[in-house]
Amino acid sequence: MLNTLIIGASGYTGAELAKMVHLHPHLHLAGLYVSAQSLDANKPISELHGQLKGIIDLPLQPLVDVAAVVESADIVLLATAHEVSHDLAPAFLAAGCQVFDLSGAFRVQGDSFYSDYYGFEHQHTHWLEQAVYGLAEWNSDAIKNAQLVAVPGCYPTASQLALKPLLEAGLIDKAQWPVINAVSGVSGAGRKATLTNSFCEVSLQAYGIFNHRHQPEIASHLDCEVIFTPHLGNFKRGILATITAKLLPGVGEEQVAAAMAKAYQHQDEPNAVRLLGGQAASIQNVVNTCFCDIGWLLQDQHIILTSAIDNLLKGASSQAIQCINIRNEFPALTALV
Ligand SMILES: NC(=O)C1=CN([C@@H]2O[C@H](COP(=O)(O)OP(=O)(O)OC[C@H]3O[C@@H](n4cnc5c(N)ncnc54)[C@H](OP(=O)(O)O)[C@@H]3O)[C@@H](O)[C@H]2O)C=CC1
Ligand SMILES: CC(=O)N[C@@H](CCC(=O)OP(=O)(O)O)C(=O)O
Repeated sequence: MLNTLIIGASGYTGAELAKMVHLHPHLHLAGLYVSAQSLDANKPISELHGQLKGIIDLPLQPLVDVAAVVESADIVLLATAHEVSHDLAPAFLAAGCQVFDLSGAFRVQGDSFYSDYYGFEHQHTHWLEQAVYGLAEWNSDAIKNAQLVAVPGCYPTASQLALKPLLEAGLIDKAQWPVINAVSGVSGAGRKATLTNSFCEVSLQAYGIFNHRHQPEIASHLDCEVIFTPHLGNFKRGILATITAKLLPGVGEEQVAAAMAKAYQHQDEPNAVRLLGGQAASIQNVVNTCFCDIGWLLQDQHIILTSAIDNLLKGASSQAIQCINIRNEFPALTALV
């Protein structure tokens, strides 16, 4: 059994991770941590997340002494804000732990990316360069050898899983930038209370227009510019991305279907993408699952793709567990289905 710690365990993604680690046949849930000053320190996790009562009643321990905590860990899951992950990851990495970071702190290379989009100068260039991007269906060879996996953001997961097969097959006219409109449930913003997330304030509204940090994350990993507009929806969880792109002349339904099948239909190696063909993806069918559902329709040279995930699962926690499975040569969907 691999001793597994969850840092940021009281948050939404942390609680999902706790459930999956608890169910995992090869992982031992060795500790749940919150910040040293946390108001929730020493409470059982099940006091905050009632569905865990009687299943996981471990306490949320304050993370006071990282050096002492490191001793007991083979695997560390960082379900913490970007700056916190940025500061904590190196200590766990230096001690030889495998680190799976759900934040954006190690996802994108580039000189000014972190100061432009995250508001801090990256201090750990060595680890940023070593980090492997954990888009599980596409990076498994690199994940198998990684010590630090940067799990992709929720919108980037839904967007890239739909577009990447077509780009890799050379079917998209990149001169017309694909347009991604995506709606997220409010849990995408985390558990802490803010006015914009409060029940009476949430409507259906675009935000981050032309400046959301997921645009460069998507564009850099796809190697294709995109227009990306996120929206906040008045529901708890799930993301639906509706993506419009232009196909190259002569590309038709058959090539699109073949590219999707080549990317995701492997009998020998199960993955978390389900292809719907001409059916539109919906949030209802993926919430509380580890799956990304992808549908598509063509009209002349235009294609509209729909891609749905649970932001807390395939958009964060289950993708992290998928990466742990790949890294440690367990079947990829262990503890997820
Ligand atoms: N929510 C989502 O859909 C997605 C989230 N992510 C990313 O995953 C990460 C976690 O997100 P989410 O679960 O939503 O966040 P939450 O705000 O729900 O949880 C954050 C957790 O971090 C803890 N924490 C804060 N500061 C520290 C610290 N210094 N040391 C240890 N623990 C700390 C908090 O507890 P306390 O403050 O009490 O210490 C809490 O447990 C973020 O980086 C987010 O961007 C990625 C994809 C999707
Ligand atoms: C609804 C909502 O607020 N969503 C978050 C994205 C959540 C996510 O993917 O997180 P990362 O910050 O780890 O990339 C946002 O737009 O900032």
